[in-house]
Amino acid sequence: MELKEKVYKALENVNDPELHKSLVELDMIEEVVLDGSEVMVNVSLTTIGCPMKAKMEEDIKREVGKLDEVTKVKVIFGEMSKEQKDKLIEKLHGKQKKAEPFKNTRVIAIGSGKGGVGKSTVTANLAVTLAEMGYKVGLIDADILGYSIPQILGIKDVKPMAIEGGFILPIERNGVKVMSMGNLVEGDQALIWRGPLLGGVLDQFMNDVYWGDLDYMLIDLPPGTGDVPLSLMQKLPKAEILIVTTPQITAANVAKRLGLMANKTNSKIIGLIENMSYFVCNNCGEKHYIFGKAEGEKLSKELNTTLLGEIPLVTGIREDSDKGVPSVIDLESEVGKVYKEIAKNLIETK
Ligand SMILES: Nc1ncnc2c1ncn2[C@@H]1O[C@H](COP(=O)(O)OP(=O)(O)OP(=O)(O)O)[C@@H](O)[C@H]1O
Repeated sequence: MELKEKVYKALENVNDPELHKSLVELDMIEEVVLDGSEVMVNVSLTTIGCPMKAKMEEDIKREVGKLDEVTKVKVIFGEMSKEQKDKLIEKLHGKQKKAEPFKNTRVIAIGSGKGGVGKSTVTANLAVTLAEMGYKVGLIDADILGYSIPQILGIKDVKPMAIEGGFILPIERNGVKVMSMGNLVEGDQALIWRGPLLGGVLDQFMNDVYWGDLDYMLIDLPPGTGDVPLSLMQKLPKAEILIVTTPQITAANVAKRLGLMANKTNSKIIGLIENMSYFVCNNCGEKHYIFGKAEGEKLSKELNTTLLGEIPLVTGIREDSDKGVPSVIDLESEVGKVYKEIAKNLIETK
């Protein structure tokens, strides 16, 4: 094999750190120039300001440097032309993507009968749990006006990478690919958009974001069962509904409203998670069912669905969210074990 060919072979081992595909596959190697045993690799980036340049350079030098014939590796960066970017976008997006987003992905829309039950906290932690269990997971914060996912996952100040005229790369955190309106607006701007615009944002999140292949896409729906969550659900024809509730919410109330929403959108309610189910006393270690016991069980029967688990009321969960650290980083912790059980039950609902 000629040296140039060997260099290309070595470059197949270097991935774009954000697109997770090799630079060769992505046609990002503009050229390889040999000068005796010295190699110069010219890489075309999607944007010249790419923050991952240093990592790419290091990886290229390491992989090409492994070749016996090579004594020196030089890396230079340029920017892709508009045509090259278009080609890349098509390669990544695939032509079918727009017609059917999330073709091989289980889409789970997480809703609640009313606000403040911990839906976003549960969604974020469940996503991280699934990722830790080895699944490829995406998370769309469809609570566009009241986003809280960026805070819970500690990515409030992170902006997703946008490729000019093309698509957006989701933010990755704890193995989960995330898109939230909170990462697109400046600071804590209040949003006053109405229906059609909100729908447009969700369309973009689904169609213009490069999600790659995912096993699970969790969608954090806006609270309640009003028009906004309803119209979002209508855009996700293959989504299954997962309900987060707390014991004090009257079963009849939630059942009626969520049942109606599922009917209107022809979606299946795959399960229910009861949050803040009980409080474990620091002194006696006993479980106290402050808001009533077995309410989740009752509600799941009424909705003809499965109770996937009960999450305790733990001060640490709130503190973790305030700090922006998912509580399930350690799946062997008390909270981690509860989520792992819920994730296993969820997987089995298929
Ligand atoms: N199991 C729990 N133990 C203790 N605190 C919790 C628990 N679950 C959620 N919380 C806290 O409850 C508050 C509300 O949670 P969260 O924002 O996730 O609710 P939500 O249902 O998504 O709210 P909204 O629907 O209004 O967006 C947060 O402060 C969160 O940290």
